[in-house]
Amino acid sequence: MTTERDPDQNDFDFAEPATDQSFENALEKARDGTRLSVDDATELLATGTDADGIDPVRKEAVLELADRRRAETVGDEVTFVANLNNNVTTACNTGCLFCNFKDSAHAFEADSDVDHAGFTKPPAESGAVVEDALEMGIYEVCSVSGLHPAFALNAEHHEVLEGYDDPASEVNYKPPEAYATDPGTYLEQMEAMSVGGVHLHSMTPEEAYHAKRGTDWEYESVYRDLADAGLDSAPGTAAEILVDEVRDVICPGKIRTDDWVAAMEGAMAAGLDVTSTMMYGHVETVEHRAEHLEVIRDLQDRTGGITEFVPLSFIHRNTPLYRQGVVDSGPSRDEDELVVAVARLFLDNVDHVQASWVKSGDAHGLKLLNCGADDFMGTILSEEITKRAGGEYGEYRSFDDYVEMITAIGRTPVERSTDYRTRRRIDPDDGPHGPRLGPRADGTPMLPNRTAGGDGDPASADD
Ligand SMILES: C[S@@+](CC[C@H](N)C(=O)[O-])C[C@H]1O[C@@H](n2cnc3c(N)ncnc32)[C@H](O)[C@@H]1O
Ligand SMILES: Nc1c(NC[C@H](O)[C@H](O)[C@H](O)CO)[nH]c(=O)[nH]c1=O
Ligand SMILES: N[C@@H](Cc1ccc(O)cc1)C(=O)O
Ligand code: SF4
Repeated sequence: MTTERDPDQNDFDFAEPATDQSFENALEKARDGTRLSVDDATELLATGTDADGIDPVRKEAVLELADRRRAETVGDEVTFVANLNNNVTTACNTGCLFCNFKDSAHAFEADSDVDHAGFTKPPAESGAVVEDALEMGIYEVCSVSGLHPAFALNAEHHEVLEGYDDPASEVNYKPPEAYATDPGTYLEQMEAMSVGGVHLHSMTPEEAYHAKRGTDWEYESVYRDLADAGLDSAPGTAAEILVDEVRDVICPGKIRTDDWVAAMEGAMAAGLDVTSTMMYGHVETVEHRAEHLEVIRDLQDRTGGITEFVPLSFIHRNTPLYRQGVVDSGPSRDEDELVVAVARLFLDNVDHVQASWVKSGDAHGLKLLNCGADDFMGTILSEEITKRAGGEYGEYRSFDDYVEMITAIGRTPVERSTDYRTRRRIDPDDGPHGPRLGPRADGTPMLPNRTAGGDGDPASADD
């Protein structure tokens, strides 16, 4: 990873971060537990906008306060979930410049001879993937996908979309017959994946938009239909940076900030929990990060339905943003640490902040647990988004890996449900360890002979 990037600088027409606040005052407010303003968060994220680069002494002061706040709010437990990622399709024409997960949907057409490394799983195949994982003891499936042009919510939605004069250009729609593999409808995918008592975590705001495109349906009613088909909670990705001038650069084809908020409110109005994310470390300034955090905090003030905040460190290597020379790197480790810490201090209404071994690796992921984070993601079994972007930390962590890592930093390993309401403290001495909260989980280790894919020995430091 790199440390040369200066978050105080930018090459775009964005205003240079500057505030009426001082770093010291912002730190004092964080120490008192006074609610922080966007200016305060900007100062803390930049370790002062008065000087270039990150000041190591000031950074340590912010991390220490955040770690203390974490201990006071959620204690010493480090949670994780026994889950599986099932991406349904990589076909997507949205064209986000930070993403190398997607493949152009044209390549998936029945008469195309374009080679591609992507996939589409019909509902039966998605269901089979979940069934297999249930046998291993998992209890959550996290499913996020490309916006396949043949996807529609249900048969009625197909009819509406077919009714347009030029569906491909007007509503990003082509009928399933045009493709080599039919992805089915969103409702069919939900029904297929919601089996055996698993918790289905799916349908990001961008996917919900796709599931209602070309109609005047409300997000709430779409999420209600999805929930009736088996959806339990929604991932708050597609957030990226919730400031439109940044979205105009990195994802001009995506919904705007207002629409993202409307989708999340719709999901919560339909009775679903949601998570929240921020993908940072590309073109945005520290001020944009602070503004993003305010969007999340305001939303949580109104709803209370956000279970966790998931900082997503931008993985740059294979992405258009890097290949086209728009950015030189992703965020530095210092920036990762400050984002976690300031999220903990600023989001006084969101209980849980996640550290990601997928994005940061084991060693730095553990460090982030000492900067304000209290959740360490999940077993996930397979991972495509970060891997395709050039991530190098593998796709799976076992319960034994988790127990070893979390006890190594003196914290308590806890298996949790997706909504954090059910928790099981794990006795480190009572190994080997496996999930017990799943409908078919009896404590048997999930994949006893497998080490973390691509990361070598999971117990060894990776940097
Ligand atoms: C790949 S999309 C899939 C779901 C859906 N297409 C959407 O955009 O919501 C899920 C999320 O992955 C994250 N992501 C994509 N590429 C990434 C990268 N190179 N580094 C870090 N996160 C990335 C983004 O936050 C994005 O919203
Ligand atoms: N699945 C990925 C996650 N996070 C999943 C978490 O386990 C999440 O907390 C859960 O799904 C809901 O509680 N994070 C990543 O960076 N990459 C993933 O693939
Ligand atoms: N972890 C996010 C979802 C997510 C999925 C895939 C990713 O690459 C990143 C994040 C959530 O639980 O809401
Ligand atoms: S982030 Fe999502 S919407 Fe954007 S290109 Fe990737 S898969 Fe498509």
